[in-house]
Amino acid sequence: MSIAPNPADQARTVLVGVDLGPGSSFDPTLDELALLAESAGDTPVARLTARRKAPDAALFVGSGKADEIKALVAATQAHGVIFDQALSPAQQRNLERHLGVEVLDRIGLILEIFGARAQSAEGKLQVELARLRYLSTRLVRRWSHLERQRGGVGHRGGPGERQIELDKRMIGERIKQLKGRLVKLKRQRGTQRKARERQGTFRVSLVGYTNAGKSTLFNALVKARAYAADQLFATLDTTTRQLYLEDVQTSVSLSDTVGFIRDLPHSLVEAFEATLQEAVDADLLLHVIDASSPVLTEQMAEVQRVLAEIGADGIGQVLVYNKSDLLPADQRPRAALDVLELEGGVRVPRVFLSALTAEGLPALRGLLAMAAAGRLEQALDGGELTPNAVAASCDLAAAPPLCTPTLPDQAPIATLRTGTNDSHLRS
Ligand SMILES: Nc1nc2c(ncn2[C@@H]2O[C@H](COP(=O)(O)OP(=O)(O)OP(=O)(O)O)[C@@H](O)[C@H]2O)c(=O)[nH]1
Ligand SMILES: [Mg+2]
Repeated sequence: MSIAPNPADQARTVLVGVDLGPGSSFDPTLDELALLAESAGDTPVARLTARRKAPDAALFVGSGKADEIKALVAATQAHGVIFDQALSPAQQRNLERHLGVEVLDRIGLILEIFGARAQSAEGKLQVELARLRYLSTRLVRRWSHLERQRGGVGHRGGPGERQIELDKRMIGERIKQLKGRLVKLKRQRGTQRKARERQGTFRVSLVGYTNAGKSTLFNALVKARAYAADQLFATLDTTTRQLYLEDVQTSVSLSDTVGFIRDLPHSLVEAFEATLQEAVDADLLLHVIDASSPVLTEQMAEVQRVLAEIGADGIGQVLVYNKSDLLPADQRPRAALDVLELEGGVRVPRVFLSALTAEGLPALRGLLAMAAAGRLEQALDGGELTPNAVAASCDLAAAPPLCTPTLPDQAPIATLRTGTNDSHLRS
């Protein structure tokens, strides 16, 4: 699936990031913003970073910088400018006036991607709720941003768009309506989940930063064909399949779900409550990490933050270092499995694999079999999975910044055994 199937429709965009000093998140490379823009069907044509102590009330950047952006827009014949930081509605309007092209911020961009990707009825409702929440906190904005249909004349919006002013009360009413419908869907989902619970199925959820490879791993494990692509937020809806584990002759349910990203506003996370419920109700989380990412520590921290926000931080995790095939030979772990020992004696199993080449998958299946049989905790405590003393200052349960996992030099190969104890991993 592609949001902008016709390359001619693709908008040329200038990316702007502003370093607001310590405490604010700033990506000097703007790589993630570029990926987001590409995922929305845009073509980033230039990147520009600036530094300020505080955002300018009117233009976010200084007027000199704004002129610089304007010149860049003209030189690159860009159709729009995307800011990595959140803009106030006034800043956005002023910038649009000053630059003469459409201006979007990171959250607006994420909402566009969500809007284009949502497939299920529930997904669509959640996206609309997220958009309305975003709007209501930003006072009243143009209704066109909600109603916008892609594929019209020009890139975003165009003659087809309706210019209807909505006041906060109307947005509030629509939010109430959407919430009601979501509650109904949630109840249905809850009934399905309860049925699974009654069957005693062990529930495993894939969680992780967007683009970490969750869907690819899901497909590799259950031989499904969930949509996987080099795009951010390729997956928006939850898919659940049964995964049969020969070792223990039992099936576990495996769910693939939406990925996380830094600076996701609370309202957005909340809007996706129904989708994320699958993770909250899981017996075990497979935290999929892009081992090849230069910012994997920050990404892991972000995932832990969102998990805490949705109340899933008490669930046992397996850290799955995916895309191991992309690591240079000298950085590749020598074994597919080891144990990370955290402060306070908590042990977390780690699996190094490649969902693409299937390398390391048997180790993960072995771990899952162990977990489904209720023997994982015991194995961790009993030292059956040989711990590798790394990152002593790492506290998985704490708020970020947390783990600085170093890839082990000599990860011991653990012997995986399976048992029949049925105590669950959840503490
Ligand atoms: N080299 C390599 N690429 C991988 C691996 N696993 C996934 N990828 C690629 O990474 C990209 C993202 O994969 P997805 O499976 O869509 O990632 P995701 O975590 O489901 O992403 P979202 O649904 O967008 O959150 C795709 O281009 C995959 O082909 C791997 O083990 N090795
Ligand atoms: Mg996915």
